[in-house]
Amino acid sequence: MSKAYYIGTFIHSLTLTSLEIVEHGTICVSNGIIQSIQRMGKEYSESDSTLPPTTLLEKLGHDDTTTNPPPTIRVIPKNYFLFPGLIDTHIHASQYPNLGIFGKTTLLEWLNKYTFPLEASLTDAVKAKRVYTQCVQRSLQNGTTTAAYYATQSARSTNILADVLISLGQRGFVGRCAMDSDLQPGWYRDGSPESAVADTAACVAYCKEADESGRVRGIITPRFAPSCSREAMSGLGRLLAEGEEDGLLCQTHISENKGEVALVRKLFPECSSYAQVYDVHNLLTPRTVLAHAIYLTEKEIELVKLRQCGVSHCPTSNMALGSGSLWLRRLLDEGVKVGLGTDVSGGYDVNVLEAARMACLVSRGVAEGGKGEGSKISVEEALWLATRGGAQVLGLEGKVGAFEVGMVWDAILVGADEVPVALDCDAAGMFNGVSEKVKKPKIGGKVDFFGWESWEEKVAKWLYSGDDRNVRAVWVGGELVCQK
Ligand SMILES: Nc1nc2[nH]cnc2c(=O)[nH]1
Ligand SMILES: [Zn+2]
Repeated sequence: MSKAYYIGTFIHSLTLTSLEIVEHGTICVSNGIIQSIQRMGKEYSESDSTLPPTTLLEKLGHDDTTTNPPPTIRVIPKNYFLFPGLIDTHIHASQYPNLGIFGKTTLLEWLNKYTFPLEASLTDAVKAKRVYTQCVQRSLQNGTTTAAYYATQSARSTNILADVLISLGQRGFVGRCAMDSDLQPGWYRDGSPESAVADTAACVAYCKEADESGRVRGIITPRFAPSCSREAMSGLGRLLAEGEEDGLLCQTHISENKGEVALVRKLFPECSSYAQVYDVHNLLTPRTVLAHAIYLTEKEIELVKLRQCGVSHCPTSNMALGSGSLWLRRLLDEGVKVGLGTDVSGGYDVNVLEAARMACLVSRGVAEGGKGEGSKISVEEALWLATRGGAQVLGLEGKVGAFEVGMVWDAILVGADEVPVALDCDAAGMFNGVSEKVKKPKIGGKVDFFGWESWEEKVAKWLYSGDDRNVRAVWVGGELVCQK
């Protein structure tokens, strides 16, 4: 039995529009599960962290000195805070080497020119392992504790991604891209609808066997309607129904780009909408994650709501590929579950925080474009989407995304260093012979705290200019998986 105490400031979302900020808290984690939360700890000083663990615990009012082995204690320094791990509801690990490489292309050209060739090349197992390892490490370093991944069409390459996730300790869903349509290039497609379904089932089974803990799970992944035959989608719909008891999820893309929507209309004339194409194949369920959803009609939103699907909002990608601007407020007002996705490499950044700030910025464009002031997304809302919202979309509500007793310890330590008080210097701007110009911050990052900010202001500064350098530690299921 392992026990850990985290003593200091913690922050998480209470509701869509509010954060709870606890300055002097203590969270006790036992075997990876939050056992107790104390919100009014006695104040401590940083020097207390040098006290023997049992003495410190007693000083803070805990008499828990009997555990064997003794509990670990982590005192959170000034200007640092604990935050729930970020949740990426949509990312293509196989596209990671193409970050930033998209030119001026839009979706359909981008897929054929940059994306399919790279993904197809990952049948090379050595290359696949290198790409996936780098992607998952970067994702963890940026504070993502749970991610829903697309791998490639190859089952072998998909299983390598599962192995990488298991070995690096990130919680995640691993999807093999099912894509048997004649529209796919001959060198990158499933051989038949039957093999598309069988290979998907094999990948889901692989994860179940490789990771009994359920931290890494397979996910049914019809790439998008233009990539799939009707037979393949029906077969995947059957797999999804069979996996209901296991909580098996499904992910796909929908209504990302106007050309794509027109193509779907042409390919599936029997359906009245893009959403209906998935619905007739039983792919719209409460366990389905729909990425983008920019051009859904009122009727389609009704259907998505009725089926209780989640939406992955991917604003970084939507801007990079010129796909368009989602009217996020409408989905939130309708009560649709929404989380954030980086959509690497349509999106150019593996950091969910970039998607969160993009969600804020895009919402301002949407507001100015005619949808009104109320469409703007706040810092609190963006952080809710990055944590609790993502958890809802991935069926992990009540398990991750916040700090509550009984939830799993998926957390990050966020911090920035305070700008030092200016010291006297000579007329040439020299202090102790060292020019101010060459002085470097202690650890780095571009978030500067001056010491007068409120916690709300510190959080806003982190959201808008934080990056991986501000993520100083990452835990998944109570296990420390990244430390800087
Ligand atoms: N953004 C994005 N959209 C898609 N639609 C089908 N495949 C993809 C993909 O890989 N990325
Ligand atoms: Zn995508």
